Amino acid sequence: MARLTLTDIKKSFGETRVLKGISLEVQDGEFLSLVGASGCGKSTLLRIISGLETADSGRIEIDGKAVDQATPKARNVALVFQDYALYPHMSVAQNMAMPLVMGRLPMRARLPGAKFLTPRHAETRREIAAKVQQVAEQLRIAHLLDRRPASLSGGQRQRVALGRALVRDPSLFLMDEPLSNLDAKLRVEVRREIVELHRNSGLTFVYVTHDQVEAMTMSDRVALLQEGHLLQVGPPAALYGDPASADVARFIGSPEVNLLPVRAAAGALQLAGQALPVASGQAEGTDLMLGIRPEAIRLADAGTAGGCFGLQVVRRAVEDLGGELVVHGSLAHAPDIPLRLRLQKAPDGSAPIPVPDTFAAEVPLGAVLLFAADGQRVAGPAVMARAEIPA
Ligand SMILES: Nc1ncnc2c1ncn2[C@@H]1O[C@H](COP(=O)(O)OP(=O)(O)OP(=O)(O)O)[C@@H](O)[C@H]1O
Repeated sequence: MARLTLTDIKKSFGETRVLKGISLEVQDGEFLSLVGASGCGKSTLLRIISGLETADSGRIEIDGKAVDQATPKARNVALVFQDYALYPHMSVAQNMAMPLVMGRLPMRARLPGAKFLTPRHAETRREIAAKVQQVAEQLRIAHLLDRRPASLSGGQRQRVALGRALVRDPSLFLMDEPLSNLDAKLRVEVRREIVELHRNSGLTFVYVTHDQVEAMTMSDRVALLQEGHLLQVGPPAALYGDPASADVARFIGSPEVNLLPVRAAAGALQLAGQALPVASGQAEGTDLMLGIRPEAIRLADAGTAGGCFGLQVVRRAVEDLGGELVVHGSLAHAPDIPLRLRLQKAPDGSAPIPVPDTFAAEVPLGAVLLFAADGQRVAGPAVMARAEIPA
């Protein structure tokens, strides 16, 4: 177990500034995901933590001790990549034993058939074999120990790679997109296994992914990176429900959040000429963005309910995802403003109601997010009582 502290980590490659001052604390035993679009610097940060890459400036501490100058081995961190990097000519057992064999046995005692071992080396080899067996059982791959990597499925290979990292009893487990080579179904399965592995091992995990669903479903906390900056760190539900900026709201959640251009005017919010009963507390004429999650918009076939405001929507396309519908539309009075809705089907599998070409929708006032024109969140827009809504 280990606590990891990063302070103002900066890194450039030539003219390209990749990390622009990252400060982050990962608690003992925590599962933290580093998430962000391709090229935002996730892998670079992970490599810096592991010691494979050096930061230009900043400080890395493990359990309060600076490790900036320590070798990857001395940091005792395990790094698992997406491409497994298994040795094809070795068995699963030999692959898993590799880090211990290299670290604890001299050259002459490493080969599987090595003769004339000293009693001490023979004992070390027995200990290594026992550790490999124990980890293989933990990962449910003990029956594969004699096989070569080529004869394994992608998921089994990934488990071998995890096992090879685990045998060293690392204090910190770093993973770089470990599931991206697996098909969608297997990814969900191995995702669960990694979460279980985290729970059972009690180790500190730092997990890199560009897949927000992975980050949201696996982590205690998510750290969202964008162009070398940390946008927000927090529990998945906080990033989703309480995003610090429009960029966070946009990245987390699928289908993407609706961001509608609005203006503070006449004491309310004007959406392309429609007055919405939301008091922003902003100066008259201020341009803002109204964030609405697709699932917060409901069909309003019997008039707009109390505590909601209404929108007229033109349907453009409907995606049937089995249990739910994703409706792509636009505002009836402003066709250039798109709107996405996510509608749950009834338990019997039928759609809630057929989605007509043009329909009335409603949004609970408590579900809206408000952002300034620069994307920063505007604290809690106040919802007006019906009587206060400007005509
Ligand atoms: N060794 C290197 N030399 C030069 N540029 C590099 C090097 N390593 C990374 N970069 C650049 O740094 C930027 C960040 O790369 P990094 O791999 O950290 O991003 P990432 O967020 O992990 O992306 P992905 O999800 O695609 O793996 C990219 O523009 C990349 O081209």
